[in-house]
Amino acid sequence: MNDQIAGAAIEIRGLTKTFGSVRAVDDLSFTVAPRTVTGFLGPNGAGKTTTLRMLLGLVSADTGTATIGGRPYAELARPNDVVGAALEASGFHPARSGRHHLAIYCRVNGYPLNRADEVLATVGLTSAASRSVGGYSLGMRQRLALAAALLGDPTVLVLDEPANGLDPEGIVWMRSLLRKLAGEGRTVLVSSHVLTEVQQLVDHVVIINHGRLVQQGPLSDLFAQQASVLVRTPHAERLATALTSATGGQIERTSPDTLHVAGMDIAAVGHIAYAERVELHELTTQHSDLEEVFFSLTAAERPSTR
Ligand SMILES: Nc1ncnc2c1ncn2[C@@H]1O[C@H](COP(=O)(O)OP(=O)(O)OP(=O)(O)O)[C@@H](O)[C@H]1O
Repeated sequence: MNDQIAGAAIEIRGLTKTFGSVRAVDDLSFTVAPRTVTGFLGPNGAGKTTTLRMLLGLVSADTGTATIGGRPYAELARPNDVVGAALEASGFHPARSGRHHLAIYCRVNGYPLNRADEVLATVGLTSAASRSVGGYSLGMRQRLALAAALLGDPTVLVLDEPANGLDPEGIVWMRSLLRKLAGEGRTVLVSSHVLTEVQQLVDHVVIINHGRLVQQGPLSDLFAQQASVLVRTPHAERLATALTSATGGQIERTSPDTLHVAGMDIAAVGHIAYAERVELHELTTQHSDLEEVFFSLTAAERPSTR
């Protein structure tokens, strides 16, 4: 790996960008740590692409900073050796082969030509290397875009919708590749709005909506925060009263003998049931998927223009 900036974190601080009356990115701050695969998530128009473009020096910020290893992209000595980016998989000339494309990038950036075959092997395109890209599936073009991003052996990878077009086997493959790259000390940022796919790829998330940070942290913490406890008991009303007075947990009675308790873990609910001598027939943690968590976090956000 290139060690110009070993273990470089991405730091976004107070970043703001306005297009006319639209505040695309609004005082956004977050950190992407090395050794993680971080999902950069938000609905359409949330400001993901604008943020990534500011990070990569393609758009200037109104205020705030976006740095890689403490430096803005424009101040990196050989940025392609530090940051590998795949923002879209559609910019390939259809008549050129995958290998030809990568050979051009090698020449432009001064990399040895054998890097092209190395990264083609990394992304599983060796057997298709000589075929023209016009005949590639979307998934193959995604792999080629990833290969191009890996050419400079970068410390930081920024990938926009990398799972788009991959079949389930391809997603499993990408997950193991991204984890391996992160395990080597790289910083991997993956933007997506397809939450079920990204849930399988990432271990951390940064969620934005209307240009503002909604949540960041390990995926496991997010799920733990959003988990609820299901209780089945013949004494649902008595237990609901005890739970309500003991904590700030939100209790919903979904049937005569069933309660859903948010904001408390299973041990706390079990403890209160035991103290109240309430007989339990079921006590389980209910996990949401990322889509449910995402909608509950972004549902009450304010509109994007002001
Ligand atoms: N060059 C531009 N001129 C005007 N408005 C823009 C420009 N680029 C982005 N916007 C607006 O800024 C907002 C954020 O857009 P952005 O593309 O960053 O969102 P996104 O989260 O990447 O969305 P998507 O998932 O659809 O790609 C949107 O309202 C968009 O219309």
